[in-house]
Amino acid sequence: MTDETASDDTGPEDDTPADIGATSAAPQGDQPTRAGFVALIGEPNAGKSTLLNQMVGAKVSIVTHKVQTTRARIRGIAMHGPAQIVFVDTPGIFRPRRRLDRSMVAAAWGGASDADIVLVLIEAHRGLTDGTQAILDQLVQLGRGTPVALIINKIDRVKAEELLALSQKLNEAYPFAETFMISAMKGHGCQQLRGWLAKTLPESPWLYPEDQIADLPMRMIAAEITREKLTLRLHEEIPYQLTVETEGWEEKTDGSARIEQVVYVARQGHKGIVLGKGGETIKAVGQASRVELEEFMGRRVHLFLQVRVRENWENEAERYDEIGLNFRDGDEGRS
Ligand SMILES: Nc1nc2c(ncn2[C@@H]2O[C@H](COP(=O)(O)OP(=O)(O)OP(=O)(O)O)[C@@H](O)[C@H]2O)c(=O)[nH]1
Repeated sequence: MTDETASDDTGPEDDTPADIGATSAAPQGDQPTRAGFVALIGEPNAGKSTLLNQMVGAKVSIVTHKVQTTRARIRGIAMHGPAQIVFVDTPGIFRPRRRLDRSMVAAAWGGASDADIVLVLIEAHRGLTDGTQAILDQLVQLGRGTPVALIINKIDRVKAEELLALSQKLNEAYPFAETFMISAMKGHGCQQLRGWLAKTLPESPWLYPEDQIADLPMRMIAAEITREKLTLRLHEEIPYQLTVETEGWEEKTDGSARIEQVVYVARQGHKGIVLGKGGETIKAVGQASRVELEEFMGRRVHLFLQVRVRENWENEAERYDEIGLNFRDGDEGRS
């Protein structure tokens, strides 16, 4: 598949939020409903997206073993008895260098400062790193009395006896309201966390219909799924230097969807790498993405990918809108 494959079709784009596959529980008895936002913050690779998907029970945020996979704030919605918990997955917090990095880190802090509860994720086997310490220092400045809980993730990677000392050390570094030891991947400890969140959120009417699981438009989720497949397949720096946009979305009369996406790369040389020999890389990416899209949407998908070189895409405001970031947040001196 080459860059000539996409047509100029500009069919109606699907802006409806993802609303399939949710499991929900109606309010019981005369308990008041509760609802609110729970921000997941932490260093890149801490497992924020994995936890979000585990809590929602569906894959709404992409996960890879590479750092800085999540770019924008992604909301996933979980019901627990009378509580509606809206998780906000944020980009990992690290020292930003590029405009895109600065916008990502600003989105993460924006997510934390708007939240009713903040969860700080750390990796059990890495302990209290400089990066986590910097996050805790900044949280102190955030103040506001928002409950902040510590989530020690990836407990499957360490011995149980190491956890107590780690928990103590972290609680000395910051006055956490609560500490949870979990494995987001395996689900250990997640039920207790869900229960605590449900009772700690403020009394409030639900913020979304009870069967909705994410509030990203389908066309953005579709672009993220393709970006995940590219990230998994490409090596080194290239995944950080590309972006994916859904340009065309057409509902076919047979119930299938025709989706056209553009992969923007920063260099001519990257285009060849993304296409692969005889187009085999982009073809494999397209196939993997289509299979996942079909599973997510529960219907047939025809996916067309095109690769475009846009040297300066990281400095184009329009590209930021498409991935849900604020371009101005990337201005020098703003993060
Ligand atoms: N062993 C183990 N691995 C985990 C666990 N949770 C997440 N991971 C892995 O850690 C890696 C990073 O997970 P993500 O959920 O993408 O991390 P993130 O914090 O969203 O990363 P960024 O998008 O870079 O901010 C992936 O390879 C996950 O499979 C866990 O509980 N145990």
